[in-house]
Amino acid sequence: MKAIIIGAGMGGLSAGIALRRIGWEVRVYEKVREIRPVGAAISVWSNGVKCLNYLGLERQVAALGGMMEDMAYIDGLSGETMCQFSLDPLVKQAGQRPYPVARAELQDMLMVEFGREDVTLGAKLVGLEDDGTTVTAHFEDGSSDTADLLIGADGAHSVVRPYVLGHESTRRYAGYVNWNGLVAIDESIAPARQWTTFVGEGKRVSMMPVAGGRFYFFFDVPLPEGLAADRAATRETLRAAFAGWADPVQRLIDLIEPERTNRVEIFDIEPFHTWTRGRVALLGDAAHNTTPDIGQGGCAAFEDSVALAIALQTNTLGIEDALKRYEKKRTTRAAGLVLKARRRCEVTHALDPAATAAWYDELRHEDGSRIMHGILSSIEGNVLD
Ligand SMILES: Cc1cc2nc3c(=O)[nH]c(=O)nc-3n(C[C@H](O)[C@H](O)[C@H](O)COP(=O)(O)OP(=O)(O)OC[C@H]3O[C@@H](n4cnc5c(N)ncnc54)[C@H](O)[C@@H]3O)c2cc1C
Ligand SMILES: NC(=O)C1=CN([C@@H]2O[C@H](COP(=O)(O)OP(=O)(O)OC[C@H]3O[C@@H](n4cnc5c(N)ncnc54)[C@H](O)[C@@H]3O)[C@@H](O)[C@H]2O)C=CC1
Ligand SMILES: O=c1[nH]c(=O)c2[nH]c(=O)[nH]c2[nH]1
Repeated sequence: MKAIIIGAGMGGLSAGIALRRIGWEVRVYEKVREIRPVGAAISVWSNGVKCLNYLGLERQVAALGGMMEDMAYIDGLSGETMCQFSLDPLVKQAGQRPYPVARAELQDMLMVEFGREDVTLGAKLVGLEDDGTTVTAHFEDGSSDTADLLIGADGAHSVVRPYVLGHESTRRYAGYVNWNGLVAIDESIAPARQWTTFVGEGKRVSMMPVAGGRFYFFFDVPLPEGLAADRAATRETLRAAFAGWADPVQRLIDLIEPERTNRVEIFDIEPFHTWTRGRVALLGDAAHNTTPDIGQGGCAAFEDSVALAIALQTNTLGIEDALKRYEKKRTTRAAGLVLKARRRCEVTHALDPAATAAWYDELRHEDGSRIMHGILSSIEGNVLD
């Protein structure tokens, strides 16, 4: 059996690895000529790590992962600690440590495991047809390829999605801008083994450790969509947004490298439950585009890959049938994560200022159990529980 996968992001490559492991021939097509991940790092929560372990990457992901032992919220303006606690109970309950990892390193790990020689770069999908027995992908340069199955892992702006759904989807602006990057750990800003988040005014400054003595940092600021952005002025923009905030936040702004700091407007897509059509299936952000507010978008892509391989391996009534079973297994779970992230986004970013003030108050009375329960409620229900 042969599969064509469109997109060499974390969804497409993990799906490629998963299908290879069940004996499929796989070819990945990627539109860009050089892969440069958007964003500096991601947190791979326990459910995502379990999927990578299942794909044979246990040692590799552990080597890339930061040691995130504790978690703390700090009042961004006063610098006062609102809550601080060990994440050990979460690790014990989940059965696996979570790993914040640098994106370029995660991408490279997946590419090496899948095999660069089986990825065609500079191949943009422009059309496809399914004749009921095979599916053919057509690329912008006039080339084509035919297989038993095609997976659209082509991200938030998927071209496979309208084929599967029968209509275009609208991306919904979530109301905030996220700046992110990597800096060397500086313990005068935050402890090396802690996920530290400064909150106030509906804004957020957060740092998580990744391997190599670095923090993944992100700044969230509620802003209108479509503002002009000047990368060279990133530091000044952040200084203005966080004027009056505590010293560690100012020191972090001093440390960032504007040329290597990403600025991302955050969107999601209303969940939908049709992920397959005939021999074509969606996977990753093409199927469920979420805000990053619970750190689950990439983890859900890994879950999709494992679920898809299990469906294809264990069902013998044909590909269409196996894809429908994959769809049934995944859409409700993924929709729950998208909507949970949206709810957290609204509270974190002060869409309703009273709800955000109540959350800040809750954080001041938190012993960690409620937050860990909240994080675990996203981890649990995954394909490998
Ligand atoms: C600020 C931010 C922070 C995040 N933090 C986290 C986190 O902490 N934890 C987490 O789990 N997730 C996180 N996410 C989500 C995560 O980044 C995504 O869910 C993940 O990258 C999706 O992977 P994907 O492979 O589905 O899509 P993508 O990574 O977008 O890959 C799609 C690929 O398809 C290619 N492509 C597109 N169209 C075509 C075409 N026509 N032909 C050929 N190729 C094509 C693209 O070039 C791209 O390489 C975050 C997202 C953002 C924006
Ligand atoms: N959980 C659900 O499926 C639904 C919840 N609600 C309502 O939403 C409210 C909150 O729901 P809960 O699930 O109990 O709490 P929650 O999970 O949304 O939040 C509890 C605490 O955990 C923190 N938290 C949650 N996920 C996190 C993450 N990934 N990273 C960092 N911190 C995280 C939050 O900041 C908060 O302090 C409740 O009033 C509930 O009734 C409504 C519909 C469904
Ligand atoms: O940009 C992010 N925002 C979050 O709220 C979050 N949570 C998480 O685990 N990772 C990330 N990344």
